[in-house]
Amino acid sequence: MGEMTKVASEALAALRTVQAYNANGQEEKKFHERVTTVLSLARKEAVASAIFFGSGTLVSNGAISVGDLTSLLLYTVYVGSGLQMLTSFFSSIMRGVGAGTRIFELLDRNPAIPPETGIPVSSTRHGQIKFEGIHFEYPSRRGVEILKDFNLDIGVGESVAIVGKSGGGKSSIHSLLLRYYDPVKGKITFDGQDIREFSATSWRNVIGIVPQDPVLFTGTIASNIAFGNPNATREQIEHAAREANCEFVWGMPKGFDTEIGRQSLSGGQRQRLAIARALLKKPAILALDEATSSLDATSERRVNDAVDKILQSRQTTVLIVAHRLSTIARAERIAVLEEGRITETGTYRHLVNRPDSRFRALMAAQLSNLDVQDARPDSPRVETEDTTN
Ligand SMILES: Nc1ncnc2c1ncn2[C@@H]1O[C@H](COP(=O)(O)OP(=O)(O)OP(=O)(O)O)[C@@H](O)[C@H]1O
Repeated sequence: MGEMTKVASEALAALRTVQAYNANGQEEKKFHERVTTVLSLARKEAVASAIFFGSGTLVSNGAISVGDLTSLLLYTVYVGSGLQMLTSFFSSIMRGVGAGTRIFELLDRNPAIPPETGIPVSSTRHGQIKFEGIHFEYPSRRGVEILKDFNLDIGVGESVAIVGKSGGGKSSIHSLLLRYYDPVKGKITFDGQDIREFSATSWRNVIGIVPQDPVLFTGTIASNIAFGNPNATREQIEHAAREANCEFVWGMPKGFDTEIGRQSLSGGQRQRLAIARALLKKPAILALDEATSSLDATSERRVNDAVDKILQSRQTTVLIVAHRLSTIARAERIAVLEEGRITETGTYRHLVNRPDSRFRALMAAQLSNLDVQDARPDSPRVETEDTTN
């Protein structure tokens, strides 16, 4: 029961990751296996109790004797405890029915964005991404506009870092790109086509995500990297891990077969594992949400180097939600998000050297520790900067 609940709660808690990797089938299979185990155990228990309590009838024939009387008394106790079990069994059923009702309600809900409706898009297709006049508010918070006339173009293989105040709507841009939500007004196009025309499942296959706080599932490191990609070979998994600077895996006693839980790696290691997971998909687009919590300097450098490799290859279009100057400086272009729209774009050098830039105002805390003239993407002093928000 514990195992079964664990699988269910992990999959539900990490629903976005499961959706992004189109791994619903994989999780259903895991859950089904656990349910089958519980069912077969319960059946064994029922058969064992039936034999135990039912065998008494075989010896209860003949005249009444002291022995029979003892038996009768014993049976009375058995029947009594049997009835008692029945009542607890009944209350278990009622508890199950109550919990089941809520689960069935959840299962009966129709997704606002049907996963399979629309035309399939090839996961190898490349193209420009365009956010055009996007207005967005969350369905649960109508009337609060998060994005107001948001426009942004990202070229094939380009890397853009979105910077802005905490709560300004940066992660919401990723949510829209992944079609967890649709904009209220405006559209997002990929290669000239509105992404709403694509089936959400095939569209999400085009995108690799590295969320702010990556989710791990109980299982081996290899199975975590291969999440949503169950047919990946060990060689492909190791290649992705190498690309993502996951060298720590080789240092573990059981390497890729090491069993891990949800929180058993450090923040930086989790991020790199999530990068490996995303890279294994060989996505045309990478949506990277940088962790707000600070990593230790070494870990941060390893994460940044992994990101760098992806940016340098220019094979992947990268949209980074960035907080750290060290990451921001690596992107080809920076877009400043304020009041729900882009107020400024440019290269790091361009924005940092303009004394009145919005970027400078926004990053003042981090920039004050830096000699602006020395602010090169590869400057070691940039590497160890902290977060602003
Ligand atoms: N699922 C949701 N439902 C309702 N409101 C939400 C939801 N997710 C985020 N918000 C709200 O939308 C606003 C923008 O959030 P978002 O996470 O996009 O900001 P952010 O710029 O990425 O912040 P941070 O830098 O702290 O990660 C916030 O006010 C937040 O409270």
